[in-house]
Amino acid sequence: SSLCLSKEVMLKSSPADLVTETDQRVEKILISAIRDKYPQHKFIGEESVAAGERLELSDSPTWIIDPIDGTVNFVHRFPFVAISIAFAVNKQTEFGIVYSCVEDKLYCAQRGGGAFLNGEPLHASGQEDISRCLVVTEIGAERDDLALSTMTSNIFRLLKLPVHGVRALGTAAVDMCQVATGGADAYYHIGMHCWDIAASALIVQEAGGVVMDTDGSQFDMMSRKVIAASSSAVANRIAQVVQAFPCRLEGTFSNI
Ligand SMILES: O=P([O-])([O-])O[C@@H]1[C@@H](O)[C@H](O)[C@@H](O)[C@H](O)[C@@H]1O
Ligand SMILES: [Mg+2]
Ligand SMILES: [Mg+2]
Repeated sequence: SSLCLSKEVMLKSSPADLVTETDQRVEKILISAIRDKYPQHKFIGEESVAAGERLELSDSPTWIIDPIDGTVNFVHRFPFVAISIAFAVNKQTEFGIVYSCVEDKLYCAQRGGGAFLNGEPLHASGQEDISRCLVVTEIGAERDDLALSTMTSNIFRLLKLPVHGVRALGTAAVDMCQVATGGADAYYHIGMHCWDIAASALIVQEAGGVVMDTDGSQFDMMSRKVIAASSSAVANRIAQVVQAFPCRLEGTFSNI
């Protein structure tokens, strides 16, 4: 459910977790168009889940959709907003698309087929030295003390390594795509959802990057914790430094 701030902007899980009629309308258009063509497929849409639909990643062909990634940016006209669409079968993403609307940049990847930006091949930087890395993360929508102190101390510890810098665009999907372009060397996030990063995780992997959980285990799009990096060395170094805070786990799994 969401609290109405105005006709256009409503609140979800916190005073910083916004949704607009545009988020909801874009998601309905996307799901309706895809469902017309593939009626047997399943959908995980950010705003459908917010409206009460079960969040269930099964083995069925599933479209994972964030209709506007960066809604706070959208509301403030901060020019980084994206649509993220991933397609998964047997819980494995087969292709992903992130369209950064204001920049008119289309990031895409198909498993085993490489990653592209507006048709040009993408390659991660391959950087292995953490002290030469530009790191991207997100502030997130959490506003409880534990989440905020953990998130800010993670940034503090990284800056003290040191790394060259820390950036946050306000859209997880576009943040993570910067690792695929080589414009950033790592991205990490605690608290994001599967729809934020399912597409961009594949884009990073197909660009030669590494994606894993912040605890160093295998990447799981439902775990709400992720590191995407230029190399295993950088990913593992970040896993040593960042700490997670408790996040309500995503929905349920089933092998339907
Ligand atoms: O809600 P939304 O704009 O689709 O997605 C947003 C993410 O892209 C961002 O990384 C995160 O910091 C925000 O809290 C929010 O989750
Ligand atoms: Mg999002
Ligand atoms: Mg969204």
